[in-house]
Amino acid sequence: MDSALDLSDPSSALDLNNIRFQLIRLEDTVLFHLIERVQFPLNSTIYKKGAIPIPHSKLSFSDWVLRETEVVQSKIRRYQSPDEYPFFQDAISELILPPLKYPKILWDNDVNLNDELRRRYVQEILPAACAEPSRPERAQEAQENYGSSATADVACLQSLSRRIHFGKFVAESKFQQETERFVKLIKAEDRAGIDEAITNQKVEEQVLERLRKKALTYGVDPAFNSMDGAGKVNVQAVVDMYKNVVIPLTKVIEVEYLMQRLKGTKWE
Ligand SMILES: O=C(O)C(=O)C[C@]1(C(=O)O)C=C[C@@H](O)C=C1
Repeated sequence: MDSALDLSDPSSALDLNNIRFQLIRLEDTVLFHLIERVQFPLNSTIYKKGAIPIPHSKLSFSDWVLRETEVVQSKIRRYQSPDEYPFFQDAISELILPPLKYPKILWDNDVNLNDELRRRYVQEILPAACAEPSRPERAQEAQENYGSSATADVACLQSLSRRIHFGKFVAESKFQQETERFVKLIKAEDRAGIDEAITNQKVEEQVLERLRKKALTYGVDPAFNSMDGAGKVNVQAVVDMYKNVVIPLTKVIEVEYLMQRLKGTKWE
């Protein structure tokens, strides 16, 4: 899959400025996918196991669409890329293209927070983003939009997953910048200390502020020059999604990646 971050060049891939630039670009991707999703009602039926019968599967309709997408995409090398992580490990199928060789940038690790991301997307992010008191029609189920909703979910979840797992590159970059400090914290299994060391409050505030502006701007069609009325997306829900889920999960990924960083090194 394409990536603006050059994953074939370790020094560029671990430059914190480049990584943050990529995180900023991903905000646009996440936001546009969410705008696509919220044109449809919440359609909570598609997240309930067994609510829509699927031959040979016990998954909810939305999960089934995601898993089938991963079956196809795994065959065309999506999960070979070090910034892509599957939601369904058992969907990974044999490649039909020759394997790609990425240089080793990240330390070996098994950190994958997609289960938690998917749960929170369904339970927190979507209900808040779809709630629009000024548009009561969005509260109604629309079974004719089940397929479109689940397809949009795949795009939302994959972009969110990519965003949070970028935390591994951030963590590796920070580890290389301050190796001694991190080795001490990791050896002491001081997760709170690691969390503090990777936190940059000012950057987090900038992320939320920028996101609010983007949600306000991208949610209004430039053909209409008024900001009156409801935009295409619930601005506060977008900011809350980053504040409560995206940034915290990125940080958990950074911490858990670092907890595995000394395996097989001289510091172990
Ligand atoms: O930019 C960083 O340094 C990150 O670690 C990423 C991030 C984020 O998720 O946006 C997370 C933790 C930091 O406190 C600031 C920002």
